[in-house]
Amino acid sequence: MISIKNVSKAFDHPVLSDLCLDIEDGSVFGLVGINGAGKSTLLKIMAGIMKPNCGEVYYDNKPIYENIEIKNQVFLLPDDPFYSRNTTPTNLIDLYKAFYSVDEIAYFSYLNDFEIPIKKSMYNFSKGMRRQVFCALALAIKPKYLFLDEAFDGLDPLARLKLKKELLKVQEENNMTVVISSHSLRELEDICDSYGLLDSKKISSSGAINEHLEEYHKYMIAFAEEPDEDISKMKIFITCKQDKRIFTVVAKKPYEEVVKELEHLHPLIIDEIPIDFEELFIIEVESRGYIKWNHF
Ligand SMILES: Nc1ncnc2c1ncn2[C@@H]1O[C@H](COP(=O)(O)OP(=O)(O)OP(=O)(O)O)[C@@H](O)[C@H]1O
Repeated sequence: MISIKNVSKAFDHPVLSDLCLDIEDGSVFGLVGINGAGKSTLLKIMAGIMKPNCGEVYYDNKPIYENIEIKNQVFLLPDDPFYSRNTTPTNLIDLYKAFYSVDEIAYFSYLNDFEIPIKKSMYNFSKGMRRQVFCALALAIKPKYLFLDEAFDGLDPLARLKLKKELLKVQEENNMTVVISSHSLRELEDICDSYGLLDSKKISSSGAINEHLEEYHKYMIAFAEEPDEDISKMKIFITCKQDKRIFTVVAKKPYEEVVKELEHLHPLIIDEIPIDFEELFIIEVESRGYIKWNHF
């Protein structure tokens, strides 16, 4: 298990403060948070390449910082991985082979699937092509702990689909622990079993994605005529969007309670409709006062 204990980090301002989090072995964990929340900083501290000002990250009770044995089992793919004018996909793995055992057959097979020219300088590749190469490398390394910082962002839908499928396959075969930060929450919902929301320098909410989704319910309510009462002011609803006689609301209450609450207004229809992780993220972030928009 990865245990982050009371980690704080400040640059010219505090970014992480007394942050605690446990990540179970073999889980696929989605790290979410608004821009500048500190996700990349936390991933670097977790990977043992950045020292926190206070606190420590433990892998099965052993601290990672300056612990070569554990660091060899961890691979962090940053959002801007290093490459030079001379880097080609072929000599890139020579560099990584010095630190990790790389499955070369898998690596070149991924590159072949993506039709990547393996002997050309990556300097002239598109951003997406470079991303494909680095994702292929991460999968071919098959580390025990894999951290992906916005790894799939910037890839075309086909490449994303292929890499997500491969990631889940490699993860399952090797019981890897994967931590992914991404702004594509629909993607995280597809592949992650658990999540942590980084907010106000701490993990403010975490747990199983399915359980979190089950807590919230989204309803579409239609009236014959626009009701006199202001539905958006009803305490039961966390969010409310109105389009003439139709309201889309989110509540933490089950269907029966919502029906009872609205009974006196005689709605024509109350339908429960699916809610996704991205909507929940917006609700949580909005409830903390960062953004305000009519998102449903
Ligand atoms: N090396 C550094 N020196 C100074 N400030 C830094 C450094 N690295 C990060 N920061 C600051 O720390 C804060 C968190 O940055 P970080 O990149 O960790 O956030 P993030 O959640 O990954 O953001 P994004 O989603 O936009 O990529 C930002 O205010 C950033 O400017």
